[in-house]
Formats: sequence, C-alpha cells, structure tokens
Amino acid sequence: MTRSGPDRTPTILRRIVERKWEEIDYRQRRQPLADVRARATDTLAARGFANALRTRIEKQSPAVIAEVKKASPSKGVLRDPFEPAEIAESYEAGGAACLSVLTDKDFFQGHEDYLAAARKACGLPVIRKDFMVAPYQIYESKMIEADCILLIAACLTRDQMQELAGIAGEIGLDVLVEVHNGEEMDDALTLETPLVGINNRDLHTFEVSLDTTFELHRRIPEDRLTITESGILTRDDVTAMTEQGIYGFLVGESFMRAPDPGEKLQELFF
Ligand SMILES: O=C(O)c1ccccc1NCC(=O)[C@H](O)[C@H](O)COP(=O)(O)O
Repeated sequence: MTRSGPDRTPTILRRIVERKWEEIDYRQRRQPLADVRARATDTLAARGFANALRTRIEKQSPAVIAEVKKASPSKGVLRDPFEPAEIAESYEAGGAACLSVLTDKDFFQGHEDYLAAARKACGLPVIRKDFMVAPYQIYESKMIEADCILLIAACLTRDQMQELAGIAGEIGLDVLVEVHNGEEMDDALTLETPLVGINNRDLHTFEVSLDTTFELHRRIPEDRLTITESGILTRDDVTAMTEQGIYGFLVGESFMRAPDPGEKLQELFF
C-alpha cells in the first residue's frame, strides 16, 4: 500500500500520520503482520456498531457515540485522573449507543489497553479512534477487540479507503468514514459503509462550526446514517441537529470535562 496520502491532508494530520508510520514499522518488527492477522481472525465476533446506531436513528432517537479521550491536540488534557472502565460504565448507564476510545498515544494520550478496559466494563460496541493508514492497523484493531474502525478521508485517498474498508469488511469490523468537506464526501460515498461522520472541526484552524454538518448532511443518501462529530456542547446544539433530521452524534469534550460523563450525556440528550 502506498504511503503517500492525498494533497488535501491538513498539517496536523500529516504530522500524526508520519508518526503513525513510524509506530507501524516498529510494531511490525515486534509482531509480524501474519501473526496479527491470525490473531485477528481468532477473536470473538464483533458487537454490531452500525446496528446499535441504526436501531436508534430509525426510531428518531439520539444515537450517541460517547468518546473516551484523555487529551487532544486542540484542547490539551481534558480529564485527569482518567479511568476508562469507570467512564464506560457511566456512559452505558447514561444511555450511550456506542463508545469511541482513543488509542493514539502521542497526540491524544490514548492506549489500546484503554479500549480493552472500556469494552470489558460494558456491553456497548466500541470504535477504535485512531489514524488508520495501513492494513496492519485494521487487523490489529480486530485483535484488540474493537468493533469498528475510523477512516478519515482527509488523510486517505479514495483507493486507500477502499482497500482498508475492504479488509475491515472481510474480518467483520464496521467502518465509520469521516469527512470535513465536499471533496472528501465524494470519496467517502464510494465506500459501502452506512456510517458517514461529518466532522465540524476544521483541522487547518481547529475552529468548530456546526454549519459543516448542516451543509454536508444534505449530500448523504437516505440509506446512510449521518453522524455529526465534534463541538456538540449544549442541548441547543442537539436540538439544532435533530430538527434537521440528524440523530447520530459523536461527543467527547463536553462529557470528558464533566464530573460524571454519563450524567452529562443524559442531561444533553434525554
Ligand atoms: O480534536 C482535535 O484536536 C483533533 C486534532 C486532530 C485530529 C483529530 C482531532 N479530534 C478528533 C475528533 O474528531 C474528536 O475527538 C471527536 O469528534 C469528538 O469531538 P469533541 O466532542 O469536540 O471532543
């Protein structure tokens, strides 16, 4: 697989992806692809991530992917101390449909162990939130028992996304494809996955605008599920989305800053 992504990749993503390739090279030397692939096919069946969202969205009820995230490049540390298992339990009690767990270490202070701990503590399907650029990471995601992976169109060409999504499908992982603009949307819609995330955070400026979702949602065919991502902070934000027929949400910061993340989820959505 070629290592060069599309020209559209913002600087922060270029830095993350460069580091990702170093990480992948290091990991591959310690545990070869054939081994990771064999272990991936050995794990239990995934919990249905897309189905958990679809069931709620079809009833016009909020389907919340609740994020387990210690820190981010734009906001620094969001939660300390950080207990992924407790957070997962709280999210499940608060009515989350799914979890999103950051596993990137260098930019988000995440870890694969956080995914395992969060998943074990609840019955919810979990997306591995990381920067996928190589088949190795897709098999690795299944090996660490993720149920879904994220493909970010800003750092992948159409062909790269097709290849990675194809592998995910073969090993029973769902795929959330994430876009920031129309060009990325054109590429994203060539994938078969029903899950299309619209990220409201401009990764050139880190500014967040919910208008990104309102504008791009119109282009998503009815058989797909729109997930609005980033910058959902208030009940008014939630209402503004549901009024436009958008019931899929991915939320991190506002939950992570709250003493009880699940209570905050309930307060915002139910
Ligand atoms: O948030 C960042 O600083 C960031 C930087 C580079 C790549 C991705 C980044 N964010 C990831 C996300 O998209 C969010 O974690 C997710 O959408 C939740 O957003 P929020 O509710 O605003 O925490």
